[in-house]
Amino acid sequence: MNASLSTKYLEIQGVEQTFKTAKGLFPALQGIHLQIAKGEFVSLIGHSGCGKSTLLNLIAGLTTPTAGALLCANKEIKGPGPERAVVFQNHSLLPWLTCWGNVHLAVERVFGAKESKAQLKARTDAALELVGLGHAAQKRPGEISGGMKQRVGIARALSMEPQVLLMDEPFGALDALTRAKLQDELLEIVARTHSTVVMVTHDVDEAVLLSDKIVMMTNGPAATIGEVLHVPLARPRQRVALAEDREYQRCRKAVIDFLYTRQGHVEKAA
Ligand SMILES: Nc1ncnc2c1ncn2[C@@H]1O[C@H](COP(=O)(O)OP(=O)(O)OP(=O)(O)O)[C@@H](O)[C@H]1O
Repeated sequence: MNASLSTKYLEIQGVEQTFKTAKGLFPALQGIHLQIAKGEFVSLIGHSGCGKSTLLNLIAGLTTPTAGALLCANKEIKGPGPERAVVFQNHSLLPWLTCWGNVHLAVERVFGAKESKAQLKARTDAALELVGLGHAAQKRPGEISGGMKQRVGIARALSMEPQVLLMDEPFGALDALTRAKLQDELLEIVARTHSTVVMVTHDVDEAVLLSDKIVMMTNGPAATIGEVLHVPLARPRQRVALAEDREYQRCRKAVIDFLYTRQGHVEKAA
C-alpha cells in the first residue's frame, strides 16, 4: 500500500473561492489547506455562512476553486465522480420513484455498463437493507418520514460504493431522537464500509461523536480553517458512555470555546 496515499487521500492545497455577486466580488474562502487520510471521518464546523457548504461542493467537484487545487488519490478533482457521493440535507429524492427506484437509478448509473440486471438489483436491495429500509423499498418519498427519506439518501450514496462520502448537514432537518438514531447507524455503517467521510454540521455533539478530526472554520468573509481538533476517542463509540467521558468533554469544550469565545462575533452578511 502507498503510505503517502493513505495519509493524504484527499488534499486541499491553498484553495480560495470568490463569488461574483451583484455588489462585486465576494471572497468566501481563502488559504484552505487540509489533508484527509483514507478512512478518516472529518467534520466541518463553523458559524452560518462561513463557507462549509462551499468547501464541500469544491470537494464534490460541483464547483471549481478560484485558486488552489483539490486532489483525490493524487488526481486533481475536476468535476463530480462516482468515487465521491454526496448526501444533501434535503435528501433530493425523485418523488415519482419508489425508495428502491431512487437507489437503483444511482446503481445503474455507476455499474449499469458492466453488471447484469440481477447484480444491479442485488446491489439496490443490499443498500436499502444496510440502512434498515428493506421493508419500505416499494414506498414513494411522499409516503415515508423525514428520517426514512434521509436514510434513502444515505443508501443511494453508499450504493455507489464511493471512496468518499460527502454529507451536507445530513441530519439537520430531523428531530433529536431520529437524529441520534441515524448518527448511531452512520457510525456502524462507516465502521463496516471504511468510507472516508467529510460532513458539514452545526452540531458540536454530533461532530465529537462521529469524527476523527473536527475542522473549525473562522467567520467569513474570506473564511479559513481556524483550527483542527483531533478526537482521540476509541471506536466503537457509545453515546451514553461518552456523555461521562473526560476526553469527550474536553473535545466538546474545545469546539464550543472556538465557536463561541474565539469566533463569537458573527459578521452580518452585506
Ligand atoms: N453561488 C454563490 N454566489 C455568491 N455568494 C455565495 C454563493 N454561494 C455561497 N455564497 C456566499 O458564500 C458564503 C459561504 O456560504 P456557504 O453556503 O458555503 O456557508 P455555510 O457555512 O455552509 O452556511 P450555513 O451553515 O448557513 O449553511 C456566504 O456568505 C454565502 O452567501
